[in-house]
Amino acid sequence: MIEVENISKAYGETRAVQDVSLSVEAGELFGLIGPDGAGKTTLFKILVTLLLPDAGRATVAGRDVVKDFRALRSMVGYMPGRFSLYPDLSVEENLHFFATVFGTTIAANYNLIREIYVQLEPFKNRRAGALSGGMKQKLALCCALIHKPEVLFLDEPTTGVDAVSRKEFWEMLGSLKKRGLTILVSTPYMDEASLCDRIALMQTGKLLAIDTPSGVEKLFKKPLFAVKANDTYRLIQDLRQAPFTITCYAFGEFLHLTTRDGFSEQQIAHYLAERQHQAVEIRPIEAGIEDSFMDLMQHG
Ligand SMILES: Nc1ncnc2c1ncn2[C@@H]1O[C@H](COP(=O)(O)OP(=O)(O)OP(=O)(O)O)[C@@H](O)[C@H]1O
Repeated sequence: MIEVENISKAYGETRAVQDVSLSVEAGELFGLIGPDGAGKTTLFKILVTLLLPDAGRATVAGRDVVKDFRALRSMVGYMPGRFSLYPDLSVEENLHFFATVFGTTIAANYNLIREIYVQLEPFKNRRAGALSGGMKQKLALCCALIHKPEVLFLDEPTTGVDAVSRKEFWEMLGSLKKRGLTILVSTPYMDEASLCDRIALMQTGKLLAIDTPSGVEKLFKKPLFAVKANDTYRLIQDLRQAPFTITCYAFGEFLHLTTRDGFSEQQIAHYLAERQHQAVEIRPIEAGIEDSFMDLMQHG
């Protein structure tokens, strides 16, 4: 459904997207994960025909993003990261506006947005600018869907939205996927990666990995331990200086410690006991998606 072949785009000296290739199957919920500035927005804009690539080619629903841009625009739904709504228009007026631009009506495609729009209906006369973050995001999604696209591009739809709305949003994506829509979604939140069928990890314009969430977890090959003690600040300082440590990061109440091969739990415990750490807990753990990402981002 989406084929990207060696796409590159630079802004002057900044190589925003570098030789990126990926393909997304019809009906897939595909996540593009990466920190700010990774090049996600640039890649999205190329795929929705708003920006020309410097090199490479891409097709969406069988249409070339450069040559067939006119036909493609009515086949894709795009929810940009910012500024997609008209703040002075009401909820209903925004939706009506987007429907009209695509030569359709709210009524014609209401079926596709009903589940989401019912939550907005009580506020349909409110200015979009006066909605909460979560409500704005739902309205922007309705606006991106109102012309019944085949492929949906959502650029950081959950950035700046509260945790409950984020969860609801992913549930909505799940039900849109069930209706057969192909969805490409970008996010800087690694915990959202596990909700996708497949993910691509992007950093400074390059793709570091493309796989299923469990496939990405399996890319992590080093010994990994969860470690805790009563003084977390001192613990992280000491572990980072330890001869066995490769990396040590805070993950909730535990630290995740990656070690060189051949070091045991007992050696770590001994090292911490020598430094008078109290209430020490150490256990080997399986890598999660975030561990894999941190490792890939550090070592490429
Ligand atoms: N119009 C532009 N002119 C110059 N540089 C740009 C322009 N747009 C983006 N960049 C730069 O290109 C790189 C990739 O930006 P892009 O917006 O594609 O990344 P992103 O992953 O979407 O991050 P963000 O979450 O910040 O939007 C960044 O270094 C950014 O500063």
